[in-house]
Amino acid sequence: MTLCCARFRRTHPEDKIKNAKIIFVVGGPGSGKGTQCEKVVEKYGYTHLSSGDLLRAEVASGSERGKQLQAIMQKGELVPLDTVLDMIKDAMIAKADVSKGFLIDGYPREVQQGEEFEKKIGAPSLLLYINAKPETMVKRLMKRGETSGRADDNEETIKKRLDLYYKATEPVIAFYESRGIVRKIDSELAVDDVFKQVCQAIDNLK
Ligand SMILES: Nc1ccn([C@@H]2O[C@H](COP(=O)(O)OP(=O)(O)OP(=O)(O)O)[C@@H](O)[C@H]2O)c(=O)n1
Ligand SMILES: Nc1nc2c(ncn2[C@@H]2O[C@H](COP(=O)(O)OP(=O)(O)O)[C@@H](O)[C@H]2O)c(=O)[nH]1
Ligand SMILES: [Mg+2]
Repeated sequence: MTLCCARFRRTHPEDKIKNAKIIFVVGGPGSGKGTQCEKVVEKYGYTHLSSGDLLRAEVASGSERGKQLQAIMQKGELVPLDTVLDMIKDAMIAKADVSKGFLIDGYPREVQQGEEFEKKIGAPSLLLYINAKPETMVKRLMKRGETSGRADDNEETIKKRLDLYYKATEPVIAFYESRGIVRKIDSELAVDDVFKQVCQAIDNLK
């Protein structure tokens, strides 16, 4: 009896993020997701979780898992769904007490990732679709590659990342469009003009 009651009373770490406000930030490589997320953090106090950054942190730790991830990322392929999702979930739980909401940057990369996220964590209230032309994205990434030190900011991997984006990630946008939560952001403009559109989308949430 006591055992049973104790079990009932136990709270799960997941409970902390059950009602969290979630914004998915989706767009091609180099479209400006990270740049816009930083500005949202500053203005709105949201927590920015870049799935790519979480993966790169694991690589930098030198762990066995990191080594496997590095090989996948260098080829511009997708890391297994469960790995990324667990990382995002843990990071959300760690910030749950202080966060006003979460910007999930670079995830979902494919429709199934979105479905799993919703099963394990919750539903997004907005999807920011950061849209730039492929030529623009390539140009920005080549420029970023001069200083980023990222193993995947090179011509060959950039091409693979773009291909995969159009094939696997764009269907994510169509999937959420049918729910009416997609706001398309023109990311061809100057950073501050892109941000104005982002602010409009977020302000309309409340
Ligand atoms: N949900 C995710 C996020 C990232 N990756 C892996 O990590 C790499 C880098 O991801 P990310 O940093 O999001 O790169 P980009 O999409 O290029 O965007 P950004 O320029 O914002 O870093 C991807 O190519 C992929 O191998 C992944 O598999 N699954
Ligand atoms: N001109 C212009 N450059 C941008 C804009 N947003 C990002 N960039 C540049 O494009 C590169 C990629 O941006 P980043 O935020 O890392 O994109 P992400 O790959 O989508 O996260 C960076 O070097 C930025 O300086 C923008 O709105 N306008
Ligand atoms: Mg980024």
